[in-house]
Amino acid sequence: MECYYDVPEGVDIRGRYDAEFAKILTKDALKFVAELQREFRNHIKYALEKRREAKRRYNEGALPGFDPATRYIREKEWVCAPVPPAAADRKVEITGPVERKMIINALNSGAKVFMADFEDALSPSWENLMRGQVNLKDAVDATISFHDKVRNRVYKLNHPTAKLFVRPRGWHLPEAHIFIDGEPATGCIVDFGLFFYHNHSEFRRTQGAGFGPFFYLPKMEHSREAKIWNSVFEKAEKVVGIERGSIRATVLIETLPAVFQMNEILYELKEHSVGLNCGRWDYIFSYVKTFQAHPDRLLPDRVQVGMTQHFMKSYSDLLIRTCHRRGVHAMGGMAAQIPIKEDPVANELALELVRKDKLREVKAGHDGTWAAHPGLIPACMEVFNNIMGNAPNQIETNQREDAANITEEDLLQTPRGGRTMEGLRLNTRVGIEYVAAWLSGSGSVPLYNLMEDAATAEISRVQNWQWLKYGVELNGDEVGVRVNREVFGRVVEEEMARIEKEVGKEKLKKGMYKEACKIFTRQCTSPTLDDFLTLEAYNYIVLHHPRESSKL
Ligand SMILES: CC(=O)SCCNC(=O)CCNC(=O)[C@H](O)C(C)(C)COP(=O)(O)OP(=O)(O)OC[C@H]1O[C@@H](n2cnc3c(N)ncnc32)[C@H](O)[C@@H]1OP(=O)(O)O
Ligand SMILES: O=CC(=O)O
Ligand SMILES: [Mg+2]
Repeated sequence: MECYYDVPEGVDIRGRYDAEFAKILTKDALKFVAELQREFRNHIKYALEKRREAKRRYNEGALPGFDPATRYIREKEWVCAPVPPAAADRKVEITGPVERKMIINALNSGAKVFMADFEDALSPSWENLMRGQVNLKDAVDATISFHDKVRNRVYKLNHPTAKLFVRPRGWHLPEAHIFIDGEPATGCIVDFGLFFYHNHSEFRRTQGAGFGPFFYLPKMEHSREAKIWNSVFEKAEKVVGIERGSIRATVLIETLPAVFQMNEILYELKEHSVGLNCGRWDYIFSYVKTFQAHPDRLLPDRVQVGMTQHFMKSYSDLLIRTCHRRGVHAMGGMAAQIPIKEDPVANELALELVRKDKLREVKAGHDGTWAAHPGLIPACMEVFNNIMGNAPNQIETNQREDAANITEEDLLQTPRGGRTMEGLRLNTRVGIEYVAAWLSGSGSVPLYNLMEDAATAEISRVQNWQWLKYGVELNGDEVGVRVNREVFGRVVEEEMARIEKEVGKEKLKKGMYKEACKIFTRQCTSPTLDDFLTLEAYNYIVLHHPRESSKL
């Protein structure tokens, strides 16, 4: 029997019917999402057009910088609404996709917060998104369980659990399985709307002590985008009849233009803010993207662009200064190392790198940090506890007034280091392997003992594009080869052969490697830089039901 979702006027669901999904895609919830979409779609389109306009300016040679028109916001003394007690202590936050077992593991991990991810760590297929919503609802209701039949192991929530924050997708991604008034819905409006609608009441009662739900907001480029989120929150609060300022969000500062807008972003979200976070990986991606037409600002190998580079240190210091001056959390970011099970020596080295990164963060004044894996929580927690003791955060105690005068030049300084053939090879291999995983449904994967997700894959892609575009010389390893299409073509071939050797012929044939190679190679060699890797890749995972042309 064919079953259909019961939809309100103007809403068309093109994703597969599933009785579990129907509990999320209720008529009332869809009406709520459609109302948000209708009220904000033009604001969103305008904000995206402004992004394109800014890109044109940077491509003509302009540099991003502080906006003279909003100097008064930066100079005036004001603070955000007080931090809700339920979110005061965020020393270590675990992140991960909204996958059922991982949600339970993350909530039980001992971290203070779990950032449940519809974004960098998730491949946004209909199945992943809708199952993710089902899983999160069960998590908020505390009824979530998972039976691993192979290992005959049942997963349930312990007590206490980490506090839940949810990260919807960025503004640019459509949701092609839900059409509203004949247009694909905005991905993040769907993610936010469905989660908020079903969980606000239970979350506020059991987790938020009257506040919440809590969110992370990704990839913004300007405070006008934060203003839209603030209006979305106000509207949502009004529709369901909860107090203004209940919803709280941490904005990731992970684009280069946004670092000049940190005060302005907090100002727009003043009543709804609970801080900013250093999204270091997308930030590096954004540096390349913003300077795509500036051959004097080429990056060295990806592995060399760490947090101790002057521009990255300046960004983290200014973020801490800005947040603490405005009374909210300054969250650190993600170290890419993950536990290495089969090699204790390498594992200890990886752990040591994570500890070093966290020590730098807590000493600089960050109030908390991110961990990619439960196995890293004890080490991260120990580092933060050693410096902060019992204090929930450093908002009052580490104001970083010394960082107040960080300049545009500090924030834009080109990172130093060499460019190597090995860098080009690694970008290519990791980029293709990641896209293959993403197309098969996994948005975060372990590759060569590091966490790879959409943000790290973007660095690989745009770095290759930049090196090809400007024909850079790879002289960091004294090979002295100039990157051109021929060299890159050879590298792709050789790296595909290496992938085949590593994963085996069978997996290579069955997996999405060929498609991944096509997408990644096209984007690296395109005359103009694509804004996002996942926008093109998304066309491959859209599955309309009944099946028909799904190309957006
Ligand atoms: C740039 C950014 O945006 S960073 C934020 C986005 N990225 C992320 O969130 C990445 C999150 N991390 C992950 O997805 C994973 O840790 C990976 C893919 C990096 C590594 O995964 P794996 O190699 O499969 O992990 P591994 O096999 O060691 O897992 C061991 C156990 O830990 C669990 N686990 C691993 N990572 C996580 C996590 N982040 N959250 C919850 N549980 C986790 C696994 O489910 C597994 O559980 P089990 O023993 O009960 O079966
Ligand atoms: O989202 C986090 C990042 O580093 O990118
Ligand atoms: Mg990111």
